[in-house]
Parts: sequence; structure tokens; C-alpha cells
Amino acid sequence: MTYPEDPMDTTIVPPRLSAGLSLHPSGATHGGENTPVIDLADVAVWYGDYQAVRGVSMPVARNQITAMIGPSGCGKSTVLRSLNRMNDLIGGARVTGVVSYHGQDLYARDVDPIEVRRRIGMVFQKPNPFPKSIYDNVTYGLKVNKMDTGRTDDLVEQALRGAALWDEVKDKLKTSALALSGGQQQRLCIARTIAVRPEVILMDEPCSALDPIATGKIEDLMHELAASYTIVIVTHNMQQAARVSHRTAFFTAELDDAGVRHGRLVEFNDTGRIFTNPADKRTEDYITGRFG
Ligand SMILES: Nc1ncnc2c1ncn2[C@@H]1O[C@H](COP(=O)(O)OP(=O)(O)OP(=O)(O)O)[C@@H](O)[C@H]1O
Repeated sequence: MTYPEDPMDTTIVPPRLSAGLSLHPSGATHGGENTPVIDLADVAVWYGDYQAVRGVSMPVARNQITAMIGPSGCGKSTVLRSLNRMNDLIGGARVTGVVSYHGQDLYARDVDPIEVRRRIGMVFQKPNPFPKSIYDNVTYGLKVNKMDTGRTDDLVEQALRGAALWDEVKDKLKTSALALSGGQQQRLCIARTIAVRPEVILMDEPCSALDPIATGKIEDLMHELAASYTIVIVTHNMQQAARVSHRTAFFTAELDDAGVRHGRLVEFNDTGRIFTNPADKRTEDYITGRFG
């Protein structure tokens, strides 16, 4: 599956003024701890005439890590991309139902998708730093979003510290990002994402291209990031979901009467519950390795 991997690319979707989103740029939230940051109500995603996933209703809680698991093709990435309008960049893709962000419909006409993607950032499966210096990678989003405050050096340091990369790169900020290891590149992509001060970070299998040591570092980092950010992660790795997440959504794909396969959300609950006492047999079969 291919889709543009640069959430900052304003050449793809021209910026519009956003009337709908009125939150503080730091991501300050309305409501209490339990108010969902994002809420999905009967969401379905279509690619042309094909309904890839249907009937998804679940909240994404603030400062928690929500994992999406399930067999290949069940629509995890599709749903993840619906959370920051990344599917807009795929010709023929459309979302029905309601994805709300602090109670506002993310797909309302007057909502600016570029602003959505700044507040709800994304980290991809394959580390995708730009062929630029480490410093320029971090400042890229600041420039694109016209967030250059004159304190750029401080912001770069802050973002790199936030991504647990500062100590490893502080003496070589002007060297190419492509010279970093895969794990460092992925942490740089996280630094690039947090530099624009999002509230939510979406991660689409962020460790699948990394070795176990680099994976461990990203998982540790996710725990740290959850103190300040709301995180949604798609992972194939059930142990990873069990290790890092607070809540887990299990998806599967099932054939309809016409023999067409659609993804659907089977069960959503606290991660401990999903992995020890799932309510649905399909979840149990999956987590015990009997299926998928
Ligand atoms: N750009 C696209 N165009 C058409 N169909 C697509 C596109 N992207 C995904 N699909 C289809 O939507 C369904 C869900 O795909 P998706 O990639 O979301 O599943 P997934 O659970 O993330 O799978 P995987 O774990 O293999 O990445 C699949 O049938 C897939 O072929």
C-alpha cells in the first residue's frame, strides 16, 4: 500500500484557514482526564467502491497509548490514517461516520487538514528522514507551519531531547540525517513530529524496520511521550501492544454475504483485559495464536 509519507507536505493539500479547530496550539485540552481526545462513531473507510473497514466506534483517551492490533488487511492502518485525515491524500478514499477531535468533526468542511496533521502528527513504519541535516529535519515542520519563533536552536534541542536523541547527536547537528542508524532515524522522525507541538502522535508500526535494541528504545520513549502526548500505535507485534499500551483495539476482517472482505473492530478494552480475559472468542483466538 502506498501513500505520501510526508505529513508536512503542503504541496499535496493546499492549506486553508481553519475555522473549526480552536484549541491552544500547545494542545491544551478541554474537559477532564477521561474526555476522549479523539472519538470514532460508526466510522467506515472506503477506497472507491470498496468498504475496507466498517462500524468502528472507540474513544482515544488523553495521555494514554492506544494500540490497534489484528491480522493483515483488517484495516488498522486505514483507521489510523482516518484520525488525521491522511486518507485524504489517497485518491478515491473517503471516510463516513464521525471522527471527532475534542468534540469537533475532523471532516467538517471548514477544518483545515494541514492544521489537523500538525495537531495529530504521524510516524511511519519506515524511518523517513529527509536528505538534510539532523537540524534541518527537526526545523522542517516549524518552517512549513510558519512556527519559526526565533528560538529555533532551543526548539531543536527540546525536540531532540523529547525524542531521547539529543545526547547522541548534539555534536553533529549539521551532519546528514541519513548517516544515522535506523533506530536513530526513527527517533529523529519522532523529534520532527513533536517539534511542531502536536497533541496526538499516530504511529504506524514504528518499530517494524528496527532491531530489538532500537525497538526497546522506541518503546521506552513511547512511555515517556505518553506523559505529554496521546499516542495511537498500529502494531503487528502483540507483545509490543501488551508492553506499551493502556488500551487495545482488536480488529479483524470478515467476509460479508457477497464474499467481500471488510475490516471491523471486534473488541476494545484495557490492554490487560484484552490479553488476559477477552470478551470475544475471535480476540482470544488471535491473541493465543490460533488465528492470524
Ligand atoms: N490505498 C488503498 N487503495 C485501495 N485499497 C486499499 C488501500 N490501502 C489499503 N487498502 C485495502 O484496505 C484494506 C485494509 O488495509 P490496511 O492496510 O488498512 O490493513 P492493515 O490491517 O493495516 O494491514 P497490514 O497489517 O497488512 O498493514 C485491505 O484490503 C487493503 O488492501
